[in-house]
Amino acid sequence: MSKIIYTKTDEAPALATRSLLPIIQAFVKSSGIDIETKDISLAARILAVFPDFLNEDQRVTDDLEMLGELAKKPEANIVKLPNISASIPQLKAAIKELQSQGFEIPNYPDEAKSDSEKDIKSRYDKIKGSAVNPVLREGNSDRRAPKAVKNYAKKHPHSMGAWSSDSKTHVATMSHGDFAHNEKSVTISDATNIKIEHTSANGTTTILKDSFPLLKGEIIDATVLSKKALLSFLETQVTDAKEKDVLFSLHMKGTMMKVSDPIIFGHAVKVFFKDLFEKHGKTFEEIGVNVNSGFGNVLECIQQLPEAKRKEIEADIESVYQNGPAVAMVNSEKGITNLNVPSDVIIDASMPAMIRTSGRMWNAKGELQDTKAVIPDSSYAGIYSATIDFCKKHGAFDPTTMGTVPNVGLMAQKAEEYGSHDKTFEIPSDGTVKVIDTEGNTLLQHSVEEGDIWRMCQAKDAPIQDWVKLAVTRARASQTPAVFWLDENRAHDAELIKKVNLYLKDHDTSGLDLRILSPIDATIFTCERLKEGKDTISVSGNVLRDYLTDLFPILEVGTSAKMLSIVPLMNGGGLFETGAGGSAPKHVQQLLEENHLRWDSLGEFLALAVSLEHFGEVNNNEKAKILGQTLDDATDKLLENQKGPSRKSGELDNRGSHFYLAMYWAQELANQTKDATLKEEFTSIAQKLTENESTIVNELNSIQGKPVNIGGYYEPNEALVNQVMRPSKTFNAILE
Ligand SMILES: NC(=O)C1=CN([C@@H]2O[C@H](COP(=O)(O)OP(=O)(O)OC[C@H]3O[C@@H](n4cnc5c(N)ncnc54)[C@H](OP(=O)(O)O)[C@@H]3O)[C@@H](O)[C@H]2O)C=CC1
Ligand SMILES: O=C(O)CCC(=O)C(=O)O
Ligand SMILES: [Mg+2]
Repeated sequence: MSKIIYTKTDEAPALATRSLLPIIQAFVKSSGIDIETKDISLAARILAVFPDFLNEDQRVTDDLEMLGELAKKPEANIVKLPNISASIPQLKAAIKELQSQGFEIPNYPDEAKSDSEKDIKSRYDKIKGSAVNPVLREGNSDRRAPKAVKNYAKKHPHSMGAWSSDSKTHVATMSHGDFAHNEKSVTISDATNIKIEHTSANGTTTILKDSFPLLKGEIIDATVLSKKALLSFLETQVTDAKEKDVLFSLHMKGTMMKVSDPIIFGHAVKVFFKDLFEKHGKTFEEIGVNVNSGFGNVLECIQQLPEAKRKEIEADIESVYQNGPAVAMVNSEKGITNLNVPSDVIIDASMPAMIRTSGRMWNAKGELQDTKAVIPDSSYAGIYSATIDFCKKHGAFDPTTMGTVPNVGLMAQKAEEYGSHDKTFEIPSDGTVKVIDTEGNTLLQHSVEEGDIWRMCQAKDAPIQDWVKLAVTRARASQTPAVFWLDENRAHDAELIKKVNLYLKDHDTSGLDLRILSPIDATIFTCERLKEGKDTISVSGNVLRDYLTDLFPILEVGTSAKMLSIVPLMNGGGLFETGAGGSAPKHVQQLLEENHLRWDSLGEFLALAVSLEHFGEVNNNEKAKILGQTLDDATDKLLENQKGPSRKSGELDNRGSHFYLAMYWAQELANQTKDATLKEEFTSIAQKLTENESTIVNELNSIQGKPVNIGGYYEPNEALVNQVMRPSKTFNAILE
């Protein structure tokens, strides 16, 4: 029987699920819709790969693997909430917590020496970083702000920092030696197998990756980031930040680019703290410092040193802060800087948040200050500099009048950079790296030096065809101009442009405004229209999909969590992601301290409505369609009446907004006339909810303001967390 899968994830979205899911289940129960949960939380993903370390009763199924298989089948209908893409510090914290709960899983071996350590490390490395989305995304991405959300933002605009032309904020990016400048690309004419080889200067050849298949029509590209060029770029930027008196901030995607970006992050930490590493490098090596996990790792490791030595190092750290440029802070109260953990500042969310705040970030004093945003690779940095230049020239965007920028993103089957992890290598010695096919032809080749980062990406033909089709479909359905963000001067994009031009011919494009512009030109074109209140679809590759679906939503509607985010799976199923926003760790902290959850579940409401409609279409279930439509109407009403969660304890929070959703949903079901049984069922429920509104809201708000215990962060105690998330007796009784 077909069903809807609702994912159990982590942090704020998972807390919200404990409150929302019982409501959903109660509402769909009578309509023959089965909703099943699958646990893809970081904790569950860890437990799933270590059955051999667990007691029989502690073992869990590998739900992610199961969902990955399901995503390839036509019956897939998955509501996917944001999950943690774990950096190493997060992974270690989760391991520690699980161990404390009696799960005897192994520690993460930083350096694996024995075979068994290597096995453990490789199991953990599959879990780290962005490990869920690439498995489930067997389709391209369709993200947009629903009309009701745009209208709400126009009526109730979020705060938007002013921009002035004398802002010192700017983007710093490499002008040579980076991935962008060294890229080479070819389209594969016939299916083949390839291997990746490194040959050192003295002639020794090492296989970096053994033979693997390529399909006909696949675009492959390879490139290398020069370590020397990177270090010299970073040094210049540290000096320049000091001279210009702006904050030094680094914006990477350490989670999705889980192999390359932590290495780059590590170099940035070492360059920023150059004097410290020159003086104490040897000690750091001895105590096992690994800066790819961030400067936080240094702070943690020095705790094991004798006090005198530790104090000496701490004084030297202080002197770097005194003599170097100011660094952007993640939490100035706690002294957590931008360089502490690679997962604290993630470029897709961090750059738009900065642009929304007048181009400023927090300094150590807790004040906002102009910033140098360091984005080493120049492939996509230009879209942020173009947006910043636009704001300097024209002032900040106005949410009450601005247009919207939906995105159609090439994403399926691990397309482009986000699928490159198994083909990314930190080069062991000077030499060459070659991509060689079965006939021995060298398809791509680079000269490399020790420490360079070399990587190869793939984009398969079928997903590209599907992406072009989706772009045309969206442009037609919304009668909106669509721009392919592709740069003819970039090797990979040049190959992609050929395919776009070819596959556009498969569709009726008459009357549509379709263009191909370089990312910088596309930014300018889109921003100009946006300012005038006009809409423009961005059709982009995978990385720009990620960047643009935070950039424009954050400017337009305050957060990407309010986006409708659909992944039409290539084999006919549907993956309905909830927004583009992540799991917001600070929301959990507020719940624990003040029993207030400010997570806005709007993304979940929107995703569930399309999931229900899809279910209705596929299974000929009229009730499901009605449930979907009425849920959308209820969401509109919720926005209209401003029943979203507030940020302040004591006021309506996530749980309260769920109550209102339930009340409006029941009212809409009671008012509709298409299905008499649903009407009858929900008339009495709507009445009970409406009558008890003030009692329930009071029960939900009066408990706030005190700390709560949920028995764990990554693996909270089910009973405790359910109690916390469902505190209204009256509401629970009606749902029963
Ligand atoms: N699809 C997925 O699974 C994704 C997962 N992630 C993961 O999430 C974690 C945190 O990522 P980060 O880059 O900090 O980005 P987040 O999107 O989690 O947070 C950015 C800010 O956006 C606001 N926000 C996001 N969602 C909501 C919501 N539903 N309701 C209210 N406010 C919201 C919050 O700001 P404020 O409270 O100030 O209003 C939040 O602090 C990482 O582990 C990351 O890898 C990130 C993106 C997508
Ligand atoms: O998978 C992740 O880590 C983040 C995904 C993301 O940011 C996105 O898809 O917008
Ligand atoms: Mg993103």
